[in-house]
Amino acid sequence: MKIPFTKMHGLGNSYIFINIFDFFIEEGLLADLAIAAANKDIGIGSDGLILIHPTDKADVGMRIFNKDGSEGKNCGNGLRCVAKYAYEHEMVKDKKFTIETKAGNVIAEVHGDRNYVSEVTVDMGLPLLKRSEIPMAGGEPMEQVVAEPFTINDDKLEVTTVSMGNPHAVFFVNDIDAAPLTTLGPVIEKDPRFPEGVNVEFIEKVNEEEIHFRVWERGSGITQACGTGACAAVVASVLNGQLEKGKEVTVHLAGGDLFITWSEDQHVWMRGKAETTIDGIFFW
Ligand SMILES: N[C@@H](CCC[C@H](N)C(=O)O)C(=O)O
Repeated sequence: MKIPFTKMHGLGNSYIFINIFDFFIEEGLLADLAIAAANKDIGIGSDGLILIHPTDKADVGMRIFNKDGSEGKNCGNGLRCVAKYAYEHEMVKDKKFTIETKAGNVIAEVHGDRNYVSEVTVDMGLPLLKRSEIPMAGGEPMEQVVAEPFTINDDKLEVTTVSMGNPHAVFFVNDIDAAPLTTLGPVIEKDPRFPEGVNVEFIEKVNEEEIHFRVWERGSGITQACGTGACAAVVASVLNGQLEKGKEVTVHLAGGDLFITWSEDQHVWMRGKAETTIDGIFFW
């Protein structure tokens, strides 16, 4: 198969984008295609695959597949890239438009012009905070999980959980460079307390307006950035009394900065860059 693709990234969190408005791929091939395209040795190399698809529920639709072929329901960096792609390719009329995800619709606004969109703001909607909505086993299904004792191997941690349409387990650390990303990330991702797996974030508060952030993504491992994870980290920080609601927070990720606000009306706003790196044909 010869598959036209565009490689894009949000702060180094890279995906292979396939515009299926005018290209057909069988549903049963998608997981294998994601694995193959993400492979840096015999494919293109990325953190996963994103389909930009037609929908009657929004202006454009997005589906995201992780590096291991599993499908996620949401992707913050992917949304900014899809918004940039859709506007630059004149798939939408206005600078503000809707994108459908498996977790619901969001509203994106591009900054720039048809030749070059430099930044995108996305209203990521409401965070889901009940244990059953994460989902996380144990405890009271209707209650929030905030600084709950969480023992893993011999480590005694405290977890705060947030769903941005996809599940996040957030842990505060004193030194981001010493965060146990490679050791505990993969173990927590597959811990049975998270029946659908979980994205694992370690964060260090810098001051009232900044946090450091590192992520182990469900289905993809370490990535340079995670948009939904940055949103979850700010929400978790507010829930723990570390940051104030309604204030924009700069989240320092390995690949650059995102600007996140959990506003008083409960919506989470994300602003940040999106870049295109390659247009090509994938021989598969
Ligand atoms: N990189 C993404 C999240 C991608 C999906 C995630 N790994 C999951 O399985 O939920 C982002 O920028 O939000």
